[in-house]
Amino acid sequence: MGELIALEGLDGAGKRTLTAKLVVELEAAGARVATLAFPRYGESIHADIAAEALRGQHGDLAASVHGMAMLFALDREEAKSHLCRLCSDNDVVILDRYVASNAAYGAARLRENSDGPFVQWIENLEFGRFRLPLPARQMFLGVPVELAQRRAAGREGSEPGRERDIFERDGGLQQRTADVYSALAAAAWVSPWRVLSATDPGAELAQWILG
Ligand SMILES: Cc1cn([C@H]2C[C@H](O)[C@@H](COP(=O)(O)OP(=O)(O)O)O2)c(=O)[nH]c1=O
Repeated sequence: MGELIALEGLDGAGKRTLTAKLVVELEAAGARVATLAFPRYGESIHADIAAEALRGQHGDLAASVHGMAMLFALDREEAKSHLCRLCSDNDVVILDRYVASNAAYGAARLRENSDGPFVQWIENLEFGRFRLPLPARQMFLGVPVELAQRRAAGREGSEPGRERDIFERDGGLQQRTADVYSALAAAAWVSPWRVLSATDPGAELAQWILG
């Protein structure tokens, strides 16, 4: 049975690039690898509504921290059987964002800490009520907030139809989200974490994942 490995980080941190690098390293080490990114835009009505809300549609929906988190959580709940199938067909499943994204962004929006009521609510909702599989390990790709923000802004110009959403435009929110992620990692929230920088050697990371 394969293990779920969650890769977390700010918008523009470089999660997609690192995921691609890890797939190469893990396959070179002989592992069968699958990847899945959340939100599942174009595949989940909940993810699509969340994206529309982040770009100003659906009235005041985006202002509701719990409402937005519920949409992201329902996207994962819908993906549960697909996730379980990926786990049974592979040795490793790398997730580009998972439950900790909801915990970190929501707590940051509410100006709560990693041990506050919002993070507890997410844990109870997603791992308790929805019975989502626990990640075996979690990674936080911790790049400087200004760098991640510059990258996210650059994408807006280079990828057609890709405007920054309200989370990405809010530098204060990105900084607080990074702080919550660091605290979740330090507390080994749900499972062991590793804090990464973009320059970490992929091969060593692949060994940690397989270890
Ligand atoms: C998956 C997920 C994302 N988010 C946030 C992080 C991002 O700021 C935003 C959109 O996700 P993101 O992965 O950044 O998608 P995009 O390709 O549009 O940049 O939603 C949550 O708050 N909770 C979640 O569970």
